[in-house]
Amino acid sequence: MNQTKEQRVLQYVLDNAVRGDPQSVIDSIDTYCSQKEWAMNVGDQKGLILDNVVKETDPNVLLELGTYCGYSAVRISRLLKPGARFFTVEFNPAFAAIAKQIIEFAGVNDKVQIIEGNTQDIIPQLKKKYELDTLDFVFVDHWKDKYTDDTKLLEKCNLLRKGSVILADNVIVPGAPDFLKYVRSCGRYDCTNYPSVLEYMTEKDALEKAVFRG
Ligand SMILES: O=C(NC/C=C/[C@H]1O[C@@H](n2cnc3c(NCCO)ncnc32)[C@H](O)[C@@H]1O)c1cc(-c2ccc(F)cc2)cc(O)c1O
Ligand SMILES: [Mg+2]
Repeated sequence: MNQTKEQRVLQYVLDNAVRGDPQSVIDSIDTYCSQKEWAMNVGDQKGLILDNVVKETDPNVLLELGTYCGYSAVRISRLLKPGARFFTVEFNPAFAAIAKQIIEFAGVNDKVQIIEGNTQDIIPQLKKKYELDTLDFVFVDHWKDKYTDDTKLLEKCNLLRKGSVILADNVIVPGAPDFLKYVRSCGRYDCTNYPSVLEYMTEKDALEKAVFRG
């Protein structure tokens, strides 16, 4: 049975990274995806911006929309303090299975919980089923045309409080124009754009930070 690209990424991590060392897992994925096969991980340049925003936010409760292989889940959870709770949502079972193995290999599985399902079903369950109040940090990196719907759903479910940080990948490539328009013009967010480059390439991309005003 032919392997998928995501299975090859996992295999490369298992063969080249150091078990329990999140940085070596991140470096292995970046090496594989820059030298062998491109994949849609946030990558090492935008990853440094992600690191800095997580550090400045110092979050206790986090959510990620779109786990994929778990690269950003490992990247984020390696920075979290003991007791922090990080939920990442993925509806493709094959990707969720890969991410689970990468997260476990990195040794961060005690910090992050993969929730298999559609963000539109999971977000309304977070308060009751996952016993959380509000979110300190949300990383948005799933289908680009769903960023706005899910941001509005987070608001509707009272999961945002004054100061909650939403950080969105790919606001230039592939682009999330309606999301940018919404957060920049609805009056409920303070927005900051972080120019960078598309993962493993040279074309321009950017992250957008939208801080909820409450
Ligand atoms: O398309 C990109 N990302 C999508 C990620 C999707 C992941 O998230 C999962 N997912 C999606 N919607 C939902 C959902 N709910 C939403 C539906 O209700 N609920 C749960 N999980 C969901 C998928 O199963 C995947 O695991 C991208 C492209 C380029 C790119 C740039 C340049 C190019 F030339 C080509 C590609 C660069 C990037 O950094 C990118 O992130
Ligand atoms: Mg992305």
